[in-house]
Amino acid sequence: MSNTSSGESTMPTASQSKISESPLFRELRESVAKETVAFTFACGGTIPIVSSPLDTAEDVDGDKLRATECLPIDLRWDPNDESVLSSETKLTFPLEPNTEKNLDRLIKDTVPATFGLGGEHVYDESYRKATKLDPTRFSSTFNPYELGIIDAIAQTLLPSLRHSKQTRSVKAELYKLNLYSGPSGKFKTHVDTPRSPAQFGSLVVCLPVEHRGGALEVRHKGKTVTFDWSNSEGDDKGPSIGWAAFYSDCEHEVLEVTHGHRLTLTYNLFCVRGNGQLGGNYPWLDPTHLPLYKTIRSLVQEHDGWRDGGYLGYNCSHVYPHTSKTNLNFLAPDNLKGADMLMYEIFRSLGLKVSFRPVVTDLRYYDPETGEDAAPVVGLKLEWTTWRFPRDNVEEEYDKWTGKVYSNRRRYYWRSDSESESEPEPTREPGYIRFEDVHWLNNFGHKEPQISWVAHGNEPAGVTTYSCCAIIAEIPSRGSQETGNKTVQSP
Ligand SMILES: O=C(O)CCC(=O)C(=O)O
Ligand SMILES: [Fe+2]
Repeated sequence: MSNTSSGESTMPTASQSKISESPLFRELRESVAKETVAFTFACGGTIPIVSSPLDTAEDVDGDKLRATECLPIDLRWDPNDESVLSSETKLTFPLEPNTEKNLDRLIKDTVPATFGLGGEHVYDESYRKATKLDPTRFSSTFNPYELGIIDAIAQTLLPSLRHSKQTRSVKAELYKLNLYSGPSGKFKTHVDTPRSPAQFGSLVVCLPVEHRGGALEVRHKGKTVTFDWSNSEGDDKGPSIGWAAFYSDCEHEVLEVTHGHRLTLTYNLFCVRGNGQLGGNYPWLDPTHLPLYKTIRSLVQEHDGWRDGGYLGYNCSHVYPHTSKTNLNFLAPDNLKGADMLMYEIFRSLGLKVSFRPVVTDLRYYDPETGEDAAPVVGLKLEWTTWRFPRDNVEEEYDKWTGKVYSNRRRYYWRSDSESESEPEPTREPGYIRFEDVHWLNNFGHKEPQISWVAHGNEPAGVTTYSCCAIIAEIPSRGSQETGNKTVQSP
């Protein structure tokens, strides 16, 4: 295999290239494409509001099961005019008769809702027509934890991974009260700005105020889920709250509100470390029942092309701050979402060693080993890095970044045809992976800034190279599978 530190041949063997041509591998690529689209990226529901708790069903031990209904919700806020009585800055949902005056006051007390554009807060009604209150100006008795909403989100969007050391759970932080009013309240297609690298999603809760239109559409990889909490004519469903949660990188849109007022509370959702396995009831993602698991298992365990081992590579279908250098950096695998966590779990369930790697698909750089522009390339570490020319020896930095180390590297700023001496054999960091040795299960998608090249000189210049985040599984060679002897270490 290609990742010893002795500098032996790294060319894929004939048997390895057979893998990519096999019908099983093709089937797997098709399944991965389907799975990345089909996997849940949003969830939601409605919860009826009742005036007093209904008889809650009991389980066999006489314990009350979780409430599936919500008691009336109080909302209070700070008025613009401090002389207003507190009885006038309060609403109870479902709205009681004769509270139109208070609703009107709430509408007047909200302020125009901006949105982020190029690092600035912009107000533009053709893009977002809404008003808002910051959480310092209002409070409500609504609690998404009590109603099981946060558990449902954790189970659906962020189940704990069997192969992660710790369980993960969801923290919801109240973010805004928003009001979209007819006839033209809306928020055109956008993605929310994560407040920290630990933020994985958003939760929207719609309070029961009469309105038409205003459906929330959430999209991922060409698929759309619609949450419509409007009231249609003659609707006698009774008051309820509607909720929807979705991953931060999903595009979403609030369609035009044609009548009435669409009043929502929004929450930022963060991934936090859990307290461990709670009574064995913690929601686990079990990938072994899925067809994709079986196909990968067959390919890994039955295909004879792995005699010398090799790699399977999967490009994350969601966006992560994978090159972030902050303390709260990308905590892979803790932050994995949707199909990405599924792929990670499948690889780990098969006992494969897994690493998270940056893949730069367009690094224009001469590689003396192959005599080619070395693109694309798999990096050793995810963190964003800066190379300063001429202070840093960029060739050396490049070698370190790829995990290929030349003991006696000749400097190549430009390749000239007259340069014929051969480069010394490189040694390799443990975990060095050549792009060509990976059997890629899907195409490359979102990219994050990975390497900044800063040149000082007569003409100062800066260039940024971008990387995708790949999950790479190492298939050990047949010999080492039998002896359990792993030759490669992932960082
Ligand atoms: O109110 C909604 O349904 C979504 C609002 C939204 O997208 C946002 O506040 O960023
Ligand atoms: Fe949003």
